Amino acid sequence: MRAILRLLGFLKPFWGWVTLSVLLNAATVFAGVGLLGTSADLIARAALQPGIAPLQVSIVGVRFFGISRAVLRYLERLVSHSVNFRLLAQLRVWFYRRLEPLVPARLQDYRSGDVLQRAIGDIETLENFYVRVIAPPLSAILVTVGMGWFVGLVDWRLGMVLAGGLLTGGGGLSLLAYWIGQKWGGVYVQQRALLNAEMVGIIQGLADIVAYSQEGRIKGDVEFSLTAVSRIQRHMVLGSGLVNGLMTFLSNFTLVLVLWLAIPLVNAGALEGYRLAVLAVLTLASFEAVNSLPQAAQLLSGNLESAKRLFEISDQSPAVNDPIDPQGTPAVEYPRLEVNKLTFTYPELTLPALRGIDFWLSPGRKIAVVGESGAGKSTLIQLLLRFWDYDEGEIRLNGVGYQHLDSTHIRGYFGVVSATPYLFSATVRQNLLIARPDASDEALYHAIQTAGLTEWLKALPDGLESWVGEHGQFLSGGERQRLAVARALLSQAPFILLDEPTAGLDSLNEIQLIRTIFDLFREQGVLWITHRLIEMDQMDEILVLQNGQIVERGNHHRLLAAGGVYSGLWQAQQRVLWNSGPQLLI
Ligand SMILES: Nc1ncnc2c1ncn2[C@@H]1O[C@H](COP(=O)(O)OP(=O)(O)OP(=O)(O)O)[C@@H](O)[C@H]1O
Repeated sequence: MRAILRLLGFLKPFWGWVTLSVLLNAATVFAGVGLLGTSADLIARAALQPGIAPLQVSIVGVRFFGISRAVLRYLERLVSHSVNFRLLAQLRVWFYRRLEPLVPARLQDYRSGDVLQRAIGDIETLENFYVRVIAPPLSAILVTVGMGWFVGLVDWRLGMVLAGGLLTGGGGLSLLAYWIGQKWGGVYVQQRALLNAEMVGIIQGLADIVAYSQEGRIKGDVEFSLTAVSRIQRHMVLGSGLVNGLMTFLSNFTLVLVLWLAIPLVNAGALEGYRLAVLAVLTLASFEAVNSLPQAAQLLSGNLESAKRLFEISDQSPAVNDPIDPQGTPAVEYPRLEVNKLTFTYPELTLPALRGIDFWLSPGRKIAVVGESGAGKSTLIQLLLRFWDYDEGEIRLNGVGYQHLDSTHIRGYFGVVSATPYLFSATVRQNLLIARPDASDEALYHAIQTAGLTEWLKALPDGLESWVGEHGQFLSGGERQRLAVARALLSQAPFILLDEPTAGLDSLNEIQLIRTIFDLFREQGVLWITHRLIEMDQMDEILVLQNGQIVERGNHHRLLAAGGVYSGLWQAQQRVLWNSGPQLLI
């Protein structure tokens, strides 16, 4: 019930249009009833050959209702669909707005195919709710009351029978259909979402599936899920078939009852004989108002399940709440990032991922963060980008604590190059513009040139308009990283966060890229997360992380001389490089 009320809340700006659509729908049914009624009247009376004059009213009626029904139906569809599409657009924007602050912290437990299904499929499912569940029942009430009253003018019992038939069809059968739908509608939405998530995962991992010859097993899994979906669909179709059959039976049964009550009236001379045909046709035509209600009721559980799935995500509170009245950072010549005693524990974990971290960064300063896997290096970047809120300590930008700043404002201070930069399935230009949407062509070419991609761009068929493929698959690993560097350059951010930007590159490419990066970002403050200890003598400070804590810090030479953890890591790496080929030693 809460879900229904919340869904109705989205209709608020459209109530006027919804009312118009209800009235138009009822008027269309009335026009249909009028058309069939006057036609029956015309045919039945014409059979008695009364001459043309007495038939004039019916002839005009047929023309009037025939034309008005078509016009009204057109207007009704126009209004209801326009409300519906505007509503769905509003829902999509609302859902996207709710989704955005939840990335990445709150969405990490969801499969991407599932989120996709919610954003697209579940919202589309709600189309049924607004088109079929809201307006038609209200029109049906108007038609039931109107036709009950009109037929009741002949004899009140006839009115009661017709209204009773319409009520049983629209109300009783809808309840039955809802009961059937309740059993299968929600399960159907869930199963369809599972199938979707599975399919997205399979498509993303298709190359590995083929490489490991797992096509047969995957096909079996998909067939299994598809069978589950079609089994549910079969149950739903059987249910709607049953309800449709009952509706036809009910309309005919109502007709029999009407005739059973009306025939004695004809015999008694209280009703002219030809009016029997009119009554019969009016009865059947009135059912148009309720025919579609059970189907809508059957789909209602699915609609509610879809709504619940949307609300489940939209109701989550973001991992970071921006202040209601955010401050700005003071404009200074040299921006400064300060991290003091920073401590953070991931939800549901007991041990902190970071403990008591201290450092500062300003333009021109370079810091490397090294340490074994799981030490907390990437977590530090996530906190700097305000993806999570920290538990203790403070991060300050130009002296203002993160808790006083808006996340978007904070992120404007950082350019990021990660180990696996995400390239959109779009053109080179679109992939670059994400860092600065208003960048001129000149700025784009400059960024490409400084990132060392000029020759690569020249070789592309359409230059900046060339498509980079899904996840940038038309680019080599090095080209992808350089494109990410070009993005960071375009962002013009004062601080650059490098999260293993050379992962996956061979040693020579790695060292080349790192040198390019340091050269390009010599005026920015750089925080570099790395496993590989290369170019360490260029660093102003090296932080050695272990179990979320800084266990050593200093420059390369001091740390080597200290003979501690860093020195151990360095010696181990030198041995590996020596064994791989002395020319790789740095
Ligand atoms: N989103 C998350 N939710 C829960 N725990 C996480 C999450 N991300 C990381 N962790 C945990 O936090 C700790 C630090 O992880 P982090 O990714 O920061 O390490 P790292 O030093 O960057 O490792 P690597 O070098 O392998 O990337 C690990 O124990 C990890 O399992």
